[in-house]
Amino acid sequence: MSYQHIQVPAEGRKITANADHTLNVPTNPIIPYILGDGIGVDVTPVMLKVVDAAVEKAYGGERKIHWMEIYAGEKATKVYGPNVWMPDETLEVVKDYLVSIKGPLTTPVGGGIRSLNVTLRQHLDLYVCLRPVRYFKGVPSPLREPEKTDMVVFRENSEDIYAGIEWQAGSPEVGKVIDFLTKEMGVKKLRFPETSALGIKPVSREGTERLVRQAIQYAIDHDKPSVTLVHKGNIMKFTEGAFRDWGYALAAREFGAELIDDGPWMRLKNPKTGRQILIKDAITDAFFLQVLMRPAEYSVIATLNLNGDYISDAVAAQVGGIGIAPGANMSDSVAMFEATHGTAPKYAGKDYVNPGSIILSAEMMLRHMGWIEAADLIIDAMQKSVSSKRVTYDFARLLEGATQVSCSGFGDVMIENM
Ligand SMILES: NC(=O)C1=CN([C@@H]2O[C@H](COP(=O)(O)OP(=O)(O)OC[C@H]3O[C@@H](n4cnc5c(N)ncnc54)[C@H](OP(=O)(O)O)[C@@H]3O)[C@@H](O)[C@H]2O)C=CC1
Ligand SMILES: O=C(O)CCC(=O)C(=O)O
Ligand SMILES: [Mg+2]
Repeated sequence: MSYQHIQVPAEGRKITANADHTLNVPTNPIIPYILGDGIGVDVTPVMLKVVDAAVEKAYGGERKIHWMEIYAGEKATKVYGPNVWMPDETLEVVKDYLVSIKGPLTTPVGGGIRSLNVTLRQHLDLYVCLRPVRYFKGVPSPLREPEKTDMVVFRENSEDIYAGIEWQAGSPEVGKVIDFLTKEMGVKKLRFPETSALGIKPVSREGTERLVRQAIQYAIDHDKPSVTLVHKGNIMKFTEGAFRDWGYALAAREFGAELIDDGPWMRLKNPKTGRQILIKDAITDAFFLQVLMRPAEYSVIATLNLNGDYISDAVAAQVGGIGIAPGANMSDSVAMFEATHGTAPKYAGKDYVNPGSIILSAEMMLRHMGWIEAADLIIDAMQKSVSSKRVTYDFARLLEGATQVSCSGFGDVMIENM
């Protein structure tokens, strides 16, 4: 297959999938990557170097990734033309090659293009945004006992805010919707109808069930003690409240969970370990308080899109910040790993920021591919590098006795520590 601007590496083979979605990973996989805007130019090349070093160290030349650059964001406009932010062939390749990784992409606030991150997630139906939050010993944290934060956030990634159904205040479209609401639906509570913008928040049973199913399965596979459904169902009863109810119903129907006392909390026996998994729920505002005060009580979190966006940044802060928070966007067949932070434009091109987020996202990618030895080397090198206190500015400013290194310098420290 040839593309307009994407150069397929001369060597290397595609990762393929079986009918049950398990992967066939060759020893020389081609992995597409998006450099990213802003600090993408800093962190992504460092990630490529660190991953290559880990793979070389783990497999002594018997395995090797063949990286293939694909384009999105500002770089796409340079390669394809002024208004091409997300080329069709980028979307095709991400779907076809099954496993890929990306740097951050800029989204303007208010007007301008819609989020390219959202486009990728929506177009490929990457319905799980998976964001593990773990503590590396020695990382500066605002908490006294940061090691008690050990969570995995399953953020619904296809509906709620990502459906993007909004009408601008004052537009003819919003006028029509307001007319419909007030005249046909009997809505009387629009406080300022003349100047209101409107957004619609779709939350479906199918969308909820597929997300909660993945979260419970993860808890089973990784021997986790609980799954918490986080929602604002006391106020938004038919969307957020239904998320909770559909989640509990699925736990009972598909996993055999049983009510504890009169419910709604449930428990199920992990079929793999025999241990109990608690299925519980929390209302979002109280949840934010509790993860700070009693983080040890939370493990796997399953939540709606907007809640998950806030929660993943907030819990990342508990273990040292967004500079080392990894993530993945996944469907049943396609997985795209990515830095959780944005493009941090003030630091772009300065070789300054922490490359940890995209490196740890690559670690998740290696584990997803079954390259466990290389993934373990990255975790081990991250721990040793942080312990050596040769760290980027974000940690150095909080860590007594630290030596500040650059973005690429931290990559080199990690490679030394493998
Ligand atoms: N998945 C994606 O591609 C995402 C894209 N975005 C987009 O990124 C743009 C900027 O968003 P913004 O809200 O400013 O968020 P950013 O994550 O880009 O930056 C916010 C702050 O986080 C800290 N930070 C971010 N990355 C790192 C890093 N690698 N190492 C250390 N510290 C880091 C910096 O803090 P300090 O100033 O304290 O040093 C930075 O100023 C927007 O266009 C937004 O839409 C946002 C989130 C995700
Ligand atoms: O698409 C964006 O610009 C923001 C995405 C975001 O905040 C996230 O992925 O957590
Ligand atoms: Mg976010």
